[in-house]
Amino acid sequence: PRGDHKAYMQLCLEQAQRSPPKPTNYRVGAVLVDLASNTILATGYTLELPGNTHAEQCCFMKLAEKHGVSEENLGGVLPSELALYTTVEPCSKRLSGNLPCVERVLRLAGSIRTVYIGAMEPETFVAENTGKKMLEDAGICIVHVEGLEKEILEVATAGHINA
Ligand SMILES: Nc1nc(=O)c(N)c(NC[C@H](O)[C@H](O)[C@H](O)COP(=O)(O)O)[nH]1
Ligand SMILES: [Zn+2]
Repeated sequence: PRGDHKAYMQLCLEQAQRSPPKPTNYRVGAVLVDLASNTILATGYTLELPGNTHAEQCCFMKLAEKHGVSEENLGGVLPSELALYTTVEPCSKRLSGNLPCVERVLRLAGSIRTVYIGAMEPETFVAENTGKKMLEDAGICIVHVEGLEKEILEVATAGHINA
């Protein structure tokens, strides 16, 4: 049914479980939903695509490929009412130096209206994830979907030493 946030978050968790465990990141799953039709435009999980990719990034890269545009220009071809679901909040800083997902989401601020988050990012790699405020300042709503946090964090950190 419409707005069944927990079902979409469960789907994100299933995506995250496909991610190969690594000690230097989290296993995250993401789903991009078109609200007008309540249909899934893309799914993604950490490292799904080559290049140390993040789950949210994979959703955008796959959509860009489908539309024959670069990820930077994806905003021009997307419907205007989308929701991004992600098990862990979009990163605001990446130790690899790659573009953080908050920046990737901000590029799509004209389409992504709400980001549903299953868990806030732990402080293992980045002391304070400033993403929530950056997204809200751009007019994007952040909604914490309750109930799967424990499982999400267990999956996310499965590759960590003495996780
Ligand atoms: N939202 C989110 N989706 C992901 O798919 C993922 N792996 C992270 N992880 C955040 C974490 O802060 C970074 O993984 C580390 O900062 C290392 O950075 P790289 O991943 O190597 O670029 N966060
Ligand atoms: Zn990220």
